[in-house]
Amino acid sequence: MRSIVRILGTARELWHLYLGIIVGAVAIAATALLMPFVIARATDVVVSMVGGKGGTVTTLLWLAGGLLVLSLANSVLTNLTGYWGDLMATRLRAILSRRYFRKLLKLPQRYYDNELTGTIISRLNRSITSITDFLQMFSNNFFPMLITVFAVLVISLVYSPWLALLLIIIYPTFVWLTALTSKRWQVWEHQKNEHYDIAGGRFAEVIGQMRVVKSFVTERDELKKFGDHYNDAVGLTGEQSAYWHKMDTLRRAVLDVVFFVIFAIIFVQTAQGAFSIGVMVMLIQLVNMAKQPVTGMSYLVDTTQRAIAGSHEYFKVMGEIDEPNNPLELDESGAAQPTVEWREDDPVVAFDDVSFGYGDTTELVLNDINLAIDRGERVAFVGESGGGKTTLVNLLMKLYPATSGTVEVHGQSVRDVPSELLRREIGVVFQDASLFSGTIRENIAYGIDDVTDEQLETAARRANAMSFISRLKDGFDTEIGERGIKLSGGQKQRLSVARALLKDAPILILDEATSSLDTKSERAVQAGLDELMEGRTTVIIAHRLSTISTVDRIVTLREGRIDEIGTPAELATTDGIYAELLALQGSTSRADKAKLARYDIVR
Ligand SMILES: Nc1ncnc2c1ncn2[C@@H]1O[C@H](COP(=O)(O)OP(=O)(O)OP(=O)(O)O)[C@@H](O)[C@H]1O
Repeated sequence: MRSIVRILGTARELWHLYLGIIVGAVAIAATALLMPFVIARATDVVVSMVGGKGGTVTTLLWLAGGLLVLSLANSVLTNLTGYWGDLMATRLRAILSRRYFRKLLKLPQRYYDNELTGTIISRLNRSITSITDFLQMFSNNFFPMLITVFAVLVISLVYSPWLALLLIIIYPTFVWLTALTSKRWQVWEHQKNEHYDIAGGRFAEVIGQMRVVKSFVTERDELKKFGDHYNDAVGLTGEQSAYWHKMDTLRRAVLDVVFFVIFAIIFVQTAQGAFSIGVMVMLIQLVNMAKQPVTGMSYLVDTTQRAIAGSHEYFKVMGEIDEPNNPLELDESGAAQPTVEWREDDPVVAFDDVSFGYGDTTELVLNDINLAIDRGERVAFVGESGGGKTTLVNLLMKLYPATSGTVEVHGQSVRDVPSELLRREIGVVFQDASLFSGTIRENIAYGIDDVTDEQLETAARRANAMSFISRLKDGFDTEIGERGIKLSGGQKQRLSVARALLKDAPILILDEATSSLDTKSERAVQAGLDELMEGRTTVIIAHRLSTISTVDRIVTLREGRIDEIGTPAELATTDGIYAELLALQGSTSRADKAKLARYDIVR
């Protein structure tokens, strides 16, 4: 429950809504509680008139009119408070969702290695929906009811201490009994959520890679696995619900016995002359009003438990450690925009005794890497698949911190440079193009404000993309679908080259697209890349011998260590990896082709 209070506390800007809801709930309770008093009075007048002891029809009509006014006021207040409740829930949803997204944007890359996209999304939806559902329900229904219960207790204390005592005992006992049941309930709920998360994670992956699913004809398998998780959740719900309802039946039976005693007291005391008929009618109504929340308690507890579980999940993500110096964190802290003094005379990129492993306990992927890259140099990393080429680039972009040693850019350790400034210096063309849904314009101008049509066209032309963009009916405003699915591999690559051109960063990282491109597309992309590399320091994760042969230096990696560094001409004669690859390039033997494939090299 503390976590829900914590959530309310974190959304302090909604205080006027909280206040409105509290005042509204008190007013709703007051109008509802006044009604039994009016009915009691009317009953006494009717009894008196029937017994010939006075009273008038006018009085009764006035009392009926009073009931009408109270009822109308109650309706208006209920709806007004309900409106505030809805507003509060949606605004809270907006606040929490934005914060969650903001947090995800601040988390280090490492966090995403262990999470599935779909799982993150399903957790976001579940945790925030459960919290806002609870608060909406709480403010719209139970908050007014809880106030009513409290008032009923006070009123019944005035009329009969025994009654009040019984009512006072009921609530904590009922809540305690419910809480006892809830522990086991939570365990089941947690297990169910795990199934939903796994299914949700897989769901998003499958939808995102539908072509793979179709080509391997795994629709049945995927559907079965997905269905199995939901079936398991149904099975768990069966046990969970059966247990819950069994216990609820027992709780309610206890409750019924207590209410039997309460009603018996009211009836007998009235018969003994302690109360008038009117007061008896009033007490019966008040007790019924007090009974309502108890019978609705299982729904309240159910929603509350979900909200508690949801808020735990929420705060678990919120408690993760941020990427240091993330741009959003810097904005939040109100710190001055960071600056850095690049040392122009130092190598553009330097790895100084760098070793790295992805986990604290896992094997090192890179060992003792020493390498300096000068301004304007083109350096190709070559090595076996899984040899650590991408990892080197990850360290350069500070997506992961080096386990030991220093990675430097323009003479500054990346550890000390705010990631925003570092990454502004680096343009990346990813192997898989990595575009977003939206238009071609939005994709080329991604991350850059106020791009003119002229700049856009220049970038597209230099990336060799203008030829196909100009043929499209909507040109730059063509929608390219999720991750650019409506474009060919070569077209996507050229857009990603144009995007990097527009970013105009001095350091370029090129993860070459390989066999996904046909010769014609490859040539078109290569022309764009050549344009992009012009005048920039370029690190290439090389997959083509043609590229490797034109760079200034080749760095070969073997088992996480640098094997050789040299110009293509030097390494062609050293019997190292590059020489081996050169020797293999003309071969048609299957074994040689397999060797090339091991290095992810196409000719
Ligand atoms: N996020 C990660 N978490 C854990 N291990 C990882 C992660 N990324 C890569 N690895 C491991 O690190 C090693 C090096 O991977 P890396 O991606 O750097 O290789 P690569 O040389 O770029 O390979 P390829 O040419 O096939 O892309 C591999 O053994 C891989 O399994």
